[in-house]
Amino acid sequence: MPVAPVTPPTPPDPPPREPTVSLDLSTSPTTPTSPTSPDRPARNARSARPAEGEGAAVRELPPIRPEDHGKPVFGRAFEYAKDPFALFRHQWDHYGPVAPFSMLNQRWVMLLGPDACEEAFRNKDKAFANGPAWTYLVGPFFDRGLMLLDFEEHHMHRRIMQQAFTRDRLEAYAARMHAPIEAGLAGWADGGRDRDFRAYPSLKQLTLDVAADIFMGGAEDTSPEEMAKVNEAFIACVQAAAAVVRKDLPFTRWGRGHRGREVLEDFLRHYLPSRRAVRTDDLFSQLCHIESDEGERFSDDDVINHMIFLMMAAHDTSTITLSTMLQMLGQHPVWQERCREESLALGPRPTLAELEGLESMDWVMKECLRLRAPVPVVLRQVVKDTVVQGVRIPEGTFVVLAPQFAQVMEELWTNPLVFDPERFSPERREDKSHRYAWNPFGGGVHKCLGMYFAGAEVKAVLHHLLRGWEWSVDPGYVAPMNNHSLPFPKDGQPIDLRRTR
Ligand code: HEM
Repeated sequence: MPVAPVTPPTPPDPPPREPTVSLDLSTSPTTPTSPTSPDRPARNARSARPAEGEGAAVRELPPIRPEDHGKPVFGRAFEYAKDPFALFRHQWDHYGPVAPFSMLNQRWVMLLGPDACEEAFRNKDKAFANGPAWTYLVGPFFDRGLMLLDFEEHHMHRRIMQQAFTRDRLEAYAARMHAPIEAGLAGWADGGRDRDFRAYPSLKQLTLDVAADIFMGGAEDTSPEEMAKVNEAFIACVQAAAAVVRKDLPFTRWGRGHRGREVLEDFLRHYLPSRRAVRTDDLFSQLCHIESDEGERFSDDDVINHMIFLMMAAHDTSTITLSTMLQMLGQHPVWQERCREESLALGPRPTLAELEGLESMDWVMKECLRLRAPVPVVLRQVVKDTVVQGVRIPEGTFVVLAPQFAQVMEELWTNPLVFDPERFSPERREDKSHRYAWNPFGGGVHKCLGMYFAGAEVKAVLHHLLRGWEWSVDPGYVAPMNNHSLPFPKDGQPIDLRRTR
């Protein structure tokens, strides 16, 4: 695999490039059969930066330019929320791959481009920690979830948890998904056609129903009203991440997050004895029974903490992936038909291997994850002085890695803002231009453990939809995104949905 550093602009202060990148996903003239351009511009020009060990001088972080301080207290937070792509581009153009900025009264560093992200994800000198950084953002509501653990402790918990995501386990989860998906989709456009169907909230409900079954194994002692309260509690924990007032006070998001966490803990603790007693196919029961090759197992508290984190990690990410795919397939009917033909060639309840064999759907999913990464940035804190791309980052610095930016860099992709799933075909494999050109699931020791689970769920939902429905989206539609935490379409993403069976 060719892995070449991408040439960053020479900091400080080259003139900004115009126009600034902003993701307009409506501009998509390609068709699935568009040939690979023979005269595609050369990418991956070698960096002028001397490689490590070749006597490269270590530089200090550049100062933040006076015009880049943003709003008092909030710093650049609003700019990120308004248009993350524009902020990434601005930072890259003005500072290069290691770009300082201020946010929420803190000085942060943004790592941009595949080489800087690679260094931090690989974390060779163990200078980057997850726990303090993610806790700073999402608060104590996902405390001791796998992503918030570090180093030896993380390694031990991951060793155990990966036993819940083996191939056998994934096959069992995939087989179990079809029934809740069919039940959840049953009411979609039940009058035959819904011209203003809001895809995003409907998908969110659907993925929650699937999770209640696959993750929880059902909730046999909980009434629908109580279940609604559990859902509210879960949402309160997720939304607390975007809180401005970070104190446990009544009527604040933060306060609701604390109350939500208590409800979730009580709910899960109630079911713990029954899930410990019998080993079943759901994730909850699996976490109660699995052990690592060394015989390590999760305590009761571990199971509760991991369940709360896993529900959060799985839910919004899969929902936004699906909603982007519905938008793109609605705007590109040729691709929708191509995916449908492949799905119709399979039975109604395909196995994991059959779902993975849906080639067009696989490329579409990858392309949607590229254009709209459900986790556009990941956070770290530097726990000892380190050097990235020749720039020293002092201990204590909060760092934002922006994999989303590499996924739309002109240096790595042909027409990066155009929907073109065939870029993932074996003949083109543009994602191989750099090991960190495409990494919506992160990298290094914290790489997403639910990656294949997510692939199975997303493809299973799409498979059922393609076999029983058709939909279209105005080709000029641009989703108005809310970027305060994970991105989602503020308008619920309207589609014109028709039943075909
Ligand atoms: C399209 C869907 C998904 C995307 C884009 C996604 C993305 C990510 C990313 C970027 C990370 C790394 C965070 C970091 O480095 O700090 C991560 C971690 C993680 N994800 Fe996912 N995720 C998805 C679905 C899921 C699902 C369905 C599950 C569980 C069933 C899951 C479980 C996890 C876990 C446990 C971690 C922490 C891994 C560790 O720290 O060792 N994810 N995910």
